[in-house]
Amino acid sequence: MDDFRDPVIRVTAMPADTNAYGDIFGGWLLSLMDSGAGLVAARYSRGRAVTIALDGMKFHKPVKVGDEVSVYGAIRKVGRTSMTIGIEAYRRHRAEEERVKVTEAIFTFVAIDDAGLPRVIEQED
Ligand SMILES: CC(=O)SCCNC(=O)CCNC(=O)[C@H](O)C(C)(C)COP(=O)(O)OP(=O)(O)OC[C@H]1O[C@@H](n2cnc3c(N)ncnc32)[C@H](O)[C@@H]1OP(=O)(O)O
Repeated sequence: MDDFRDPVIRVTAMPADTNAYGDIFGGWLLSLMDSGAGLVAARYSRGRAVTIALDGMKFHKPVKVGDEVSVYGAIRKVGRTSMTIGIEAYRRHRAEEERVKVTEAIFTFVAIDDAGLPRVIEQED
């Protein structure tokens, strides 16, 4: 968790984000995770990057309205044009300290140029 020190996204889960049962909608969380991975990918590749694949998505626990939701992400692997990014989301009751992992997934992003074609990522040392 060392590389998950700071969240890439932190928001409050709101009533508009709920499913038919009153808990937070999985698609909302997935969208947050994709956005978080997109921030990590754009920063690492220093430019445009898009989602090409999503693996190992798991919803561990429900999120409730009013919870603080924090998305953490870190580069796991870098290829010629692609980046593999580990993403985890945590909930925290807004008035308590305990954090609980609610989702995890591995996103693959491809760095693209202005024409939308894969571009080579300059590797960091
Ligand atoms: C449809 C949507 O709106 S989804 C949301 C946003 N995402 C998008 O719009 C992306 C839509 N997809 C695309 O535009 C194209 O697929 C592109 C530009 C991202 C990639 O073009 P492709 O011709 O498919 O790429 P190509 O086959 O050269 O592969 C590019 C890299 O992705 C990797 N890759 C391809 N498919 C996968 C996969 N299923 N899982 C993991 N990595 C993959 C390749 O290994 C390659 O990595 P490397 O260069 O590091 O070795």
